[in-house]
Amino acid sequence: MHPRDQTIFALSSGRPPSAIALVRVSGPQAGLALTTLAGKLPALRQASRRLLRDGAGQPIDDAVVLWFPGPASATGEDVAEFHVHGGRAVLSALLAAISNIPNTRAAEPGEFTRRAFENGKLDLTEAEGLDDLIHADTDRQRRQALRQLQGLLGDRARDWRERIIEASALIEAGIDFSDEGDVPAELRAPAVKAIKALHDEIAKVLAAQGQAERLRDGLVVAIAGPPNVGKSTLMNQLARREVAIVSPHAGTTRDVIEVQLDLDGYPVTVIDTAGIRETDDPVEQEGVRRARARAEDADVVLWLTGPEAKVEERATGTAPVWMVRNKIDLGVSAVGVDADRSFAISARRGDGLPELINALVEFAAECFGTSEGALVTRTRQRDLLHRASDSLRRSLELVEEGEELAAEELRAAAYALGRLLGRVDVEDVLGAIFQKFCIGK
Ligand SMILES: Nc1nc2c(ncn2[C@@H]2O[C@H](COP(=O)(O)OP(=O)(O)OP(=O)(O)O)[C@@H](O)[C@H]2O)c(=O)[nH]1
Ligand SMILES: [K+]
Ligand SMILES: [Mg+2]
Repeated sequence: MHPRDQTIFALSSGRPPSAIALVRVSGPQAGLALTTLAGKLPALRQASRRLLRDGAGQPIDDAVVLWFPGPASATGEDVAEFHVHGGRAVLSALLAAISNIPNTRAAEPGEFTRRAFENGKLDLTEAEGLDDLIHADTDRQRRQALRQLQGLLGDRARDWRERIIEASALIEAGIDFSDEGDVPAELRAPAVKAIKALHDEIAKVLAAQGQAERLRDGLVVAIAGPPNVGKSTLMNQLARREVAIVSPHAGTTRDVIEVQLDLDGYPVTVIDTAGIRETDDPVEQEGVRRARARAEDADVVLWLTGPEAKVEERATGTAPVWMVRNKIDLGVSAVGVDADRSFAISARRGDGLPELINALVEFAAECFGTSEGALVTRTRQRDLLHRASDSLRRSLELVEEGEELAAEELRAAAYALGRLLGRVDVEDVLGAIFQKFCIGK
């Protein structure tokens, strides 16, 4: 039997133990799973309370079960849901009882969603939105993922694809006429107009994209500087917990330490690094190498110094560098913002931290922009839209030279959008996308 025809099951809720756990079963044997364990099928799409029993008639748990026959189900197949108490022993007894039913097996990661996709329940952009929604950590990420899941990009792409096919029909009609030596401009003109409009619409969506992709990935803030200036102390303050070891000994931090923060809805990764200095200790040298590498990749570097520092050595790389003088509690320096993107703080006492955090929130807002309107959230989506838009532009250039060439480019544009939606030639992307999903999704 093909794996696709097997019935799959998985724990779809979080890790046990939990108050309630949800086990889903999808495929032709889902109904049999219900009748075997719960006695008989419950009413359609209605929660019913049942005592579940294994094959030997031994009780498993007092459960709530649901029955969604396909195609009106999440996957498009027959689906059974078992809501049980989320204990490890309950779950292993339940999963064992389901796996004893012939032609059932544990689901692969993302396999429920993949079946939903294959049954036309969602397109690939929506599946990507679903994955993002499950992994969203902040409110802004959640809202963006939800828009993707609701098919905002998918709907646009479907509309574009249909209009490209219409325009290409006009052009192809021109090809047939041209055999008779008479290329009707009245066919070509509306096609050219339609292609121009399509090209402009896609360009507009692409222009708003970069920020949404970043919102998905988050902003990286690197804390760097010489040893012992208080980098780890600042890290702990921003994280509001003791993530990094602080000590008066220079060279305390060796590895790069990361924390994920939610700064006013923006996802931010703060990294604490080894103090940068010349050293003979090979372990510390490696720490310094990693510190420099991470600072170069960051979106912004907080270059920490002692209270009396001169602005001399600092991180290299393309990221903006903010100068942060620390330990002002030791000196007479004023608190707060010195000059533009230059701060004076006491990481130990907390002076000047609100100003620094506000500046980071503003910076994040600038980086992410108003990504509320952005539809493109992944490189895959952006690349395919670029391909479609390039082909449209080339078809406009070629239409005067010959309809065949223009029609070929239109086909390429429609093909790129088909890939975006997951309608054509997608085995390679499908594997890559769905295997990143959680099991049970
Ligand atoms: N007075 C004062 N001391 C501070 C402040 N911030 C950090 N310190 C102290 O400075 C010392 C070094 O702090 P760390 O946070 O370990 O410094 P670091 O830059 O991470 O050091 P390395 O990881 O070794 O490079 C510790 O004794 C801290 O308590 C501050 O704002 N004021
Ligand atoms: K230290
Ligand atoms: Mg440190």
